[in-house]
Amino acid sequence: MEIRRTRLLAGAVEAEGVVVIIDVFRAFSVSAYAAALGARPVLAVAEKERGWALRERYPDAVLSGEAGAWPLPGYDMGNSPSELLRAVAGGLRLAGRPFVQRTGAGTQGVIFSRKARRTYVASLANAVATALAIRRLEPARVTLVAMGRAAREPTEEDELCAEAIEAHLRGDRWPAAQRLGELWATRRVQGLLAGELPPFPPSDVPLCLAYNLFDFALRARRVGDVAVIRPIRVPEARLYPATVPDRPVGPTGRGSP
Ligand SMILES: O=C(O)[C@H](CS(=O)(=O)O)OP(=O)(O)O
Repeated sequence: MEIRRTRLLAGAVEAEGVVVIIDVFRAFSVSAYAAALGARPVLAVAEKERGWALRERYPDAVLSGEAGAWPLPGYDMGNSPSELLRAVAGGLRLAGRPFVQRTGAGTQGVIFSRKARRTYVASLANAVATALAIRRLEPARVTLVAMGRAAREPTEEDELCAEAIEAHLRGDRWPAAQRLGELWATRRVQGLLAGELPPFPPSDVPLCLAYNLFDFALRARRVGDVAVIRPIRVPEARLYPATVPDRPVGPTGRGSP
């Protein structure tokens, strides 16, 4: 199996073979939580207007998305797993409802990776399941695309997720706790925990950095300008450790010591 690592929008456009589009903060973490909560299908679009049109067609659709990290007008929520979980705790029912996503990085990658033979979307929450699902296929070529910030600037978390998936594709041991601890200490993650990007609540950080939380891969099939994303169960993922950040977000938004 040949494994290539690329990044950003150009990397998605050129990606070939089995392609994994990676966005940890926050698009495909949100997809994974939505799928785990029963949303069917998850639909990814590149333009906010396409989301509005999907709601016309599917009035029970739930719309989640951002531009420049800010929630989109006319959408039900931002691109935020904590906002999603809060809404569900408050009575929002997701089971059997389409969940439409539009973001500046992840959903762009899945829509524009048109050379892909087969596409998955991934975050740390389902990195192990994604790798194990692909290993079953014994593909000749896999391309891992780290979408980064706004699909224009590489980010540590997406590169780390690609590293984890590559290790599991090769059958190597991946030191999850150590590598996630190093990620937690980066300027990027500490800045997000400190609330430096206002539309990005610090409570999203631990939800996005929970590793191997879900035992399903998310396969995406493009139908015109919409990607239809559905979970594929990979029970073997449960054989690998799950790692949840052990430094909870405190009242100041900073991780406690
Ligand atoms: O809003 C998001 O989830 C991210 C925030 S950041 O730009 O990565 O800091 O936006 P994205 O669409 O992943 O660029």
